[in-house]
Amino acid sequence: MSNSFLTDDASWKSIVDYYNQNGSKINIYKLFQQDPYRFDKFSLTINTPEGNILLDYSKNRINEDILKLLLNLAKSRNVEAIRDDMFCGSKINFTENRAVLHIALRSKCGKPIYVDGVDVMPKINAVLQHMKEFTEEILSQKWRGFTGKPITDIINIGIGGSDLGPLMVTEALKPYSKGLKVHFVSNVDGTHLVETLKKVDPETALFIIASKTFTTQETLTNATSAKLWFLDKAKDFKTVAKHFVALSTNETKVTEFGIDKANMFEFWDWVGGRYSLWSAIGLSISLYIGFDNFIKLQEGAYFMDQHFLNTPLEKNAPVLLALLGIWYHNFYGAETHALLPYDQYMHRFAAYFQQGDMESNGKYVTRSGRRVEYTTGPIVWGEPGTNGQHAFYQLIHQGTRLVPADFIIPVETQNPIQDALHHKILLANFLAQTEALMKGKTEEEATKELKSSGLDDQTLKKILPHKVFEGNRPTNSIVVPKISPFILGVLIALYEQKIFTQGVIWDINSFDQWGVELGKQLAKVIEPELQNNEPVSSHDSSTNGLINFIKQSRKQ
Ligand SMILES: O=P(O)(O)OC[C@H]1O[C@H](O)[C@H](O)[C@@H](O)[C@@H]1O
Repeated sequence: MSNSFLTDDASWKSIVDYYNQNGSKINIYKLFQQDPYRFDKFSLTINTPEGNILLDYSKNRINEDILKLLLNLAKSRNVEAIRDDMFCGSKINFTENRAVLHIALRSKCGKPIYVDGVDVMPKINAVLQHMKEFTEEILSQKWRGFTGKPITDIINIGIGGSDLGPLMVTEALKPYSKGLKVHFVSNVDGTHLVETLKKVDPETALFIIASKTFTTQETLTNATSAKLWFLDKAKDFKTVAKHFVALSTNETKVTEFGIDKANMFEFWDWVGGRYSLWSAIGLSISLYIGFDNFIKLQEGAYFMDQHFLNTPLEKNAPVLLALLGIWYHNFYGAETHALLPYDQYMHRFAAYFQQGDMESNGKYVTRSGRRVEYTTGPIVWGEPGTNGQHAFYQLIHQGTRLVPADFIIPVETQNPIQDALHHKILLANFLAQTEALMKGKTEEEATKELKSSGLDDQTLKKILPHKVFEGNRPTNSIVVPKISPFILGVLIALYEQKIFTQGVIWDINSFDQWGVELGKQLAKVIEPELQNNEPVSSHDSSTNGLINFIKQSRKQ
């Protein structure tokens, strides 16, 4: 493991020097004009059993020199060695003394993976078997509710990593649905639960209480209210066993809540919440698309894990994405990164990776406990194309901020209506946007356009500056065959491993999340204060003012 501070590393310093001398001069369009082979040099194809995936990273502010320096940085910061540590079950999440083994959950090579000398694979396979049997019972309608009716609706109650993954995946894989309706309740705002319960019938509803710790306030509050709602109709407590299951690492809390041990699907502390969709947390995915498709999703991720493990860094897709991100965030000062899937089913992809990336790499303390002197995790955001084009792309094209973006599209649509006309339009927009962002529009081109529209010289002069696009906006294009379970698995693991690589280079622990704790602690103090209408004075004047305003104003 590298011990030197990142900014003292010679490989970092060379990038600083290179950036200072060349950073502002690099123009992507000019590079394309100079080199007809640029696409071949800066793109790669990954051959998967479900077709080829193309990663085109040629529309970036890079050339062979800077790429080499960035790859040296990855080597010098021991990305490969720390990657291998993760895959071997080392406790790289050292602040929680835990291994990081979401990669074991989806491992398909049959080899043991050890934590504290114990192979974790048999446990993983036993839970997968449990998930398989349970999925089959529900889908074959053998499993019946308390009045003998089959289950029609599943309601996943969880938050953060116990919600976002299954929600994103079930949305992305809707065409693979086996017929059950799936609902997700996460927000402690009672509205979320109430509105969901309006859509389901207690006789045919299955509640999945998903919580790694089984102590999360939001989830337990929602789960308790759901149980009360259910018992109000079912009356008999024994019927809970037919309608409530738990996904957790905490057997004691699960049984305390009243869920039978037999209805608990276990996972382990070495599964990080935001990396847990591959574990029992994926039960709603399995129920929705079938167990075989859930395994295909895992196989896709395993495929990407193998690519990450075995491909030289210069052809390694997650490593390249990570290095490009570092180039923009640390050198060009880009603060955000946009994820723009051109696939409506993937509309929660960016939201999912907001947690995946920002909770992993939103940290200012290095592994040795020092404050960083560089920026770390970017703000991740995005919406599906083409909607984003009509909303925020203006800022990406002509705004003052640099917004590196990943454009993702399947070659095949799941819905080829009108002879796939919709998809051709979608593809054309996908292609045009990255071209426009890179190329821009010169003053000359804009003048020509305005002249041909018959504008007089005076108006032309006034309007011209607004019609010019600087271009040189960097993008990656990721083209996949189709959004199938396997390909989605590949894509998710691609970003997971990108996040891992960036975390290693920034020298932070990507696998803890202490930053979410303080707010939780303070909420526990405030909550009892809201139980009466007495004014409070124990906080700062703003917090006191807010609490007292609410107390004076409320009618409930
Ligand atoms: O699964 P749970 O234990 O209920 O945790 C749910 C979520 O809440 C925590 O506060 C963390 O920020 C997340 O990483 C986690 O996924």
